[in-house]
Amino acid sequence: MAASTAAHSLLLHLTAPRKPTTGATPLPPSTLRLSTRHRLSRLTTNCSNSDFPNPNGILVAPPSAAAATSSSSSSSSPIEVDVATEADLRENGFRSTRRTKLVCTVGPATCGADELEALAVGGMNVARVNMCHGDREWHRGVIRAVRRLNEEKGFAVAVMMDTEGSEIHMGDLGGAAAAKAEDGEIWTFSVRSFEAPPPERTIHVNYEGFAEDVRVGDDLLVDGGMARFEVIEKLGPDVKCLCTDPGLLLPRANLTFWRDGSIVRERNAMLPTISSKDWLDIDFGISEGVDFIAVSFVKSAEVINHLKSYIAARSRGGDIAVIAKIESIDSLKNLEEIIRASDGAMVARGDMGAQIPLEQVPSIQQKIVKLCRQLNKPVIVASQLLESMIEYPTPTRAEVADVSEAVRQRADALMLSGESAMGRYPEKALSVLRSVSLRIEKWWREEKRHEELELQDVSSSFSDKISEEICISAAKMANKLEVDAVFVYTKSGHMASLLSRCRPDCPIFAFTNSTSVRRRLNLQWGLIPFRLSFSDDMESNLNRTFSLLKARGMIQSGDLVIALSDMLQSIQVMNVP
Ligand SMILES: Nc1ncnc2c1ncn2[C@@H]1O[C@H](COP(=O)(O)OP(=O)(O)OP(=O)(O)O)[C@@H](O)[C@H]1O
Ligand SMILES: CC(=O)C(=O)O
Repeated sequence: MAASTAAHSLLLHLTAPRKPTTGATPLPPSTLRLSTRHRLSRLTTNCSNSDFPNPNGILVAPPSAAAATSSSSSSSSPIEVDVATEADLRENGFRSTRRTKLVCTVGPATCGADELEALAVGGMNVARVNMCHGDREWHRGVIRAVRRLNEEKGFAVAVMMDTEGSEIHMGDLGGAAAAKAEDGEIWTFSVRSFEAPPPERTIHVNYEGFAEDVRVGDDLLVDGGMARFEVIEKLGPDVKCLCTDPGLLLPRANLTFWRDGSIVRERNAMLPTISSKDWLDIDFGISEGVDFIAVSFVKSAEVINHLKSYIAARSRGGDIAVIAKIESIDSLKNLEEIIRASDGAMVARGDMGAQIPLEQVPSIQQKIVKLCRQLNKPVIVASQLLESMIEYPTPTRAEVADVSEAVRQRADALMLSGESAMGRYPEKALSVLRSVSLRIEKWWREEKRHEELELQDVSSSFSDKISEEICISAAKMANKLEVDAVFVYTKSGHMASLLSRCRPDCPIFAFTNSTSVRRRLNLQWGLIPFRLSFSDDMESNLNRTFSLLKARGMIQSGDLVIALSDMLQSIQVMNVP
């Protein structure tokens, strides 16, 4: 076997390091409660007062300078870290930075440059655009605005494009933001297209077979039960329905119909997962260079494999990650093969809750989060985390408990949907996710709740297996020695991802020389991704990164760190000189 070759040698340097002198910084409630606007001004003030020495004769840009730089100057900077992350490191001390990543859906409430910047400052790691809503020009504007923010202001926000998928949904409501259905009203659901706004109480349905498939007596659920109707009459393309549970109808809301207590999936179950419109959107996403494509209503691994080959053939290098949205009965049946085939998964609780009984959603969420971690795939918990904040400035206690549970399960990321897309308090909702994540993560560490999760082997090649074992050992060592951070030097991002999977107590500083790998790592638990041109000489990488981070006040002499590299497959424990 190849175990004896130089490429597979495992270096272990234990150099009698000193015990760490810095502990976790407590988080005063006032810090946790800072509004994003407040943080924005604090950040600017902090940055402009910072003094950044020049350790190597190279300009080390402070965040304020990064904020003012142009795209060309930022790409020539010797080290790039997200300015919001850097502010977080300074504010909380690096042991207490946030580990759970935050995804925000961008919609009419947040598509402006100022609003996007406020979200980035507030901790948005990934901006999601949902191709179900808006047109491509609108999405192009958002994607480019995020890129500009990264280039000009020093953020590393990744972009996720979410496909519409082929499931049944309502039309656009003729431009209205919402419509209210009251108890006892008769509404018409029609497969006819309407040029002008449809007649009053008439809703267009996107699925041609709808009028044929439903039967009188069926229940029609909007958005998994936000409103409910009973089918009372069929008139050609029109289906007359009686509202039995009043509620708000939002544009393009999902529709399911139920008969004798079960969801009806007749011909619509045969629709392709990726529709012809989705393929055009995917081409658009590739040409705009999005970082992730989330695929709606995945039924099998086949579609993921097909999409990955398609992307690889068209995106030169294929560095767009494919996220499988787990939201249908079929995706649950084929869960493991779908997750194995994907680069990550989303627990899409909105549509999932319309397809299976609601009481099953929490246990399924836990199962998916655990499986993703076993298989080393980042997982996002999505939908209705802070639904009440679409309208109100504070969350319900139950919502805070739900967010806490997802953080406690150690999901990689939490996602805002309507809260950030069209809610009244997007920044406040993001700050709630941020403060709850920080608090629960800290509680976890204080309680020393090292979980006993036995990680199964995930690697197929011997070389990957070595990386996997190094990461498992490094994480165990990090917890036992209570080190301040793990440094990982990774070209492809794979070793950083394997380390994130182990969920060590300390933060993980991940250095990569690729801008797109760095953005992708921004979705993964605990990783603080940096872009840095580095060499195969570990000693020189270590010295450079120590100097650069010390110069930025992110680490200090005496900090105890473990350093890993996927170039040499090495592991070292040392004090920062
Ligand atoms: N680009 C957009 N333009 C207009 N409204 C949007 C946009 N993106 C999101 N929204 C609004 O925010 C709500 C929540 O967003 P979200 O992306 O979760 O949509 P959704 O309709 O629930 O679809 P999905 O099931 O794919 O999540 C939407 O129902 C819509 O009202
Ligand atoms: C996010 C999404 O698509 C859902 O929860 O259904």
